[in-house]
Amino acid sequence: MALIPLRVLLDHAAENSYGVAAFNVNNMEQIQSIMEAAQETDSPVIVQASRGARKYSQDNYLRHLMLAASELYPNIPIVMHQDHGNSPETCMSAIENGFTSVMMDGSLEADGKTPASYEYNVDVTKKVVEMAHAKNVSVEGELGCLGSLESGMGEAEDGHGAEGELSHDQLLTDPEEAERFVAETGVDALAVAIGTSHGAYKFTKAPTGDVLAMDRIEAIHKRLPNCHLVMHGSSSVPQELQDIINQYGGEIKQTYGVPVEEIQRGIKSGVRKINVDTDNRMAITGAIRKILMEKPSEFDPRAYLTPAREAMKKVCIDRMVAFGQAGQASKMRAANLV
Ligand SMILES: O=C(CO)COP(=O)(O)O
Ligand SMILES: O=C[C@H](O)COP(=O)(O)O
Ligand SMILES: [Zn+2]
Ligand SMILES: [Zn+2]
Repeated sequence: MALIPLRVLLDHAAENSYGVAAFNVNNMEQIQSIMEAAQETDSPVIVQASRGARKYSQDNYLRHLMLAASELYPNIPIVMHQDHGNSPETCMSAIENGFTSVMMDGSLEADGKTPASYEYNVDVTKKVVEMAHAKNVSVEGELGCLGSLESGMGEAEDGHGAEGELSHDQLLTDPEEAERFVAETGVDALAVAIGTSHGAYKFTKAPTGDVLAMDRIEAIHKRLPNCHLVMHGSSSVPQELQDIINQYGGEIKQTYGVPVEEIQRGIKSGVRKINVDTDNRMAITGAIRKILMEKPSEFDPRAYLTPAREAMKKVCIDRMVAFGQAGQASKMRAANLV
């Protein structure tokens, strides 16, 4: 099946009240994990690549890997999405490389670090919507900066994200502004800031409503009942994945992620796309550490990449079931959407 635009998938998700995980990829094994999980659970999927991922994997490899995925799994609707595009140029080059959806993250300036003005954000996002829609490609925008309501800091941890201290106003998307932003830009989906951040270190204890503002999602959904909302930084950072890494020589400090039940609450209030990268990274790392510690004489990459692929696949299946996308691929086909 040819890749489909994000909008088609999220419209179906809204009509049928489910959410869709958007998993980040950098290589063949990660794409294989997602596709096997999709096949086993009959799930439509969103595969996304950051700018760093595109640089690491190279656009030509990535394009052909996605083509292979669509050939191998003709029954699975697949969206190929640019994660955190920093400029219209980045989004355009993604479109030229076969992506069916792009994120123009105009909440930050093109350096990916400096919080941008509302006007700048509208300007670049609108530009991307115009050129993307002309090519049947969907657009995700972002309003508000990801970062911690616990520390008040932006999240430059993994090279993308606001640097330094941010005000509460910057860390929480304003519902009234969100309504204006969607009307002015015409985005297909909107990423909102509610206290989540990328990476493993999101919360120092199990999050409560003051640091993970799910009520903000509900307030935004009230104003924008027909807009597809996106949650970034939504790995759950399960204890067992922290433990396995540490058991086999890793050093992950105790940390807490976004509980799956909170995401399920969000899905009831318009959240349709849920970004998950860290959990898969941790699953892969734990599996590789285990093999290399247990079998120090091993040096065939397949010996550790096969269990790594399995470990990521398990995370993907868990999220696909929890978010409700499992079982929806055949329904999309039955509805002639793909
Ligand atoms: O938001 C993400 C990618 O855009 C990923 O978030 P995590 O780091 O929580 O997996
Ligand atoms: O934006 C965050 C995603 O987890 C991708 O991370 P990355 O930029 O290190 O590829
Ligand atoms: Zn962002
Ligand atoms: Zn993100």
